[in-house]
Amino acid sequence: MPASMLTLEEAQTQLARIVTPTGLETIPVRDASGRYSAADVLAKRTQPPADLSAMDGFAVAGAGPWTIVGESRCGAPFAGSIAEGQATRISTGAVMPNGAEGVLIKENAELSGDDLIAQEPVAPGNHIRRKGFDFAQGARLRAKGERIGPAGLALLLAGGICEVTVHTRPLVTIFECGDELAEAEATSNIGTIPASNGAMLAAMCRTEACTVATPPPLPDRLDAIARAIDDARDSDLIIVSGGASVGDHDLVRPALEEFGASIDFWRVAMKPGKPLMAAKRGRQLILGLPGNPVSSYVTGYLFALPAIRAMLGATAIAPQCIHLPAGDDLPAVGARREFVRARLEPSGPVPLDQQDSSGLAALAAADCLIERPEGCAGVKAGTPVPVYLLGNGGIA
Ligand SMILES: Nc1nc2c(c(=O)[nH]1)N[C@H]1C(S)=C(S)[C@@H](COP(=O)(O)OP(=O)(O)OC[C@H]3O[C@@H](n4cnc5c(N)ncnc54)[C@H](O)[C@@H]3O)O[C@H]1N2
Ligand code: MOO
Repeated sequence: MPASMLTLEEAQTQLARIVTPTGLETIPVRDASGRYSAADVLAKRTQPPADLSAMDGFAVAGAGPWTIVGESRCGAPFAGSIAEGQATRISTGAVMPNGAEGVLIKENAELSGDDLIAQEPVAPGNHIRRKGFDFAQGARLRAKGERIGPAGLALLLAGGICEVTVHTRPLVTIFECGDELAEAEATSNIGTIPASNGAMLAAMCRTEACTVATPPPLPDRLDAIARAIDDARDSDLIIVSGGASVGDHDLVRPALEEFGASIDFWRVAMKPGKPLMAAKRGRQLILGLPGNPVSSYVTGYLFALPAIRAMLGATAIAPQCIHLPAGDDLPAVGARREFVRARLEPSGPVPLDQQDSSGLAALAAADCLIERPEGCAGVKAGTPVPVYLLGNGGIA
């Protein structure tokens, strides 16, 4: 490997080191899905706040038979206590009356006026949700840097929390460079191709809480690229797809230098994605992604999305890696870490036939990436291998 090429881990560590989180804002919890809590959030109340019934039926004291003396409904608990031989009607989620020891479900009850008998004995504690089993007042509902998803925001609301402090949405500007790139419809000219990386990366970025701008494609001209990057000076993250390699028309590196950015790293021992570049200007991060569509996707997944998460204050920024038995034999790997596009079959992830870094059909058919360490030997089907699931930006 050339001395200037970083390992994946070195590049990811370096990225985490150079990202600057965005500022803070306090927002309604109901709007916080996809954000990461900027501080530990503690419950203001206990859930459930009292022992509650888990079923519709009768709250009973003693072994029965019982006399019904009232009702406990959701929002209208029974006032007072019940003594042995007494019962109340009760609904799912209603407060257990003082003195009640269990719940007789409606289906097992025989009722004659206010006299109640059970078809089956009611064990003490039967169908009771105990006070505080979910969480107690003061319990940590979200840790600093933990994602708030739909269930997380429901948990916070249940804990009596209405507002939460989070990092502001980063502004992400995505450029795509190349004289061959045309906007919109397929072109008839053999020298041009429809620009697709910008929209693809924008859709990927939008799986995180950020605001995305996608200006039209840029030509392979140093002044145009440098000016465009400069115009995006308010962006927290600039992503430039294409022009990252060593060709005579690969101008992103000189344009970044002209723009006054300091190149932090360039080239990572990974396949696809080798010409990946990271630079900083002030608090602004610039990622130069290789133009081959699969290379743009894989580096977007492994670097741009983690960068956005880091800006949002996330603790875990890398996509989640799980181990699954390989669904097929996998060949040995050369000097660069490989990210193999694969489909999840019942036997495990199976590599797609086409692994060219420009092959969009195979990329769009893939639902996971198999990670193959640099220099590793081939493995047989059934051997556990690291896998990244591509759904939801790779975050559970
Ligand atoms: N002599 C060398 N040549 C190349 C090397 C190398 O090390 N030495 N690296 C190769 C690798 S690996 C990659 S990856 C590519 C990346 O090159 P660039 O980042 O400079 O990308 P471009 O040359 O601009 O484009 C590559 C390819 O992708 C198409 N493309 C670009 N942008 C878009 C877009 N927005 N939408 C759709 N398709 C796009 C472009 O037309 C090219 O076909 O360099 C290798 N070369
Ligand atoms: O890194 Mo390139 O992405 O191998 O095609």
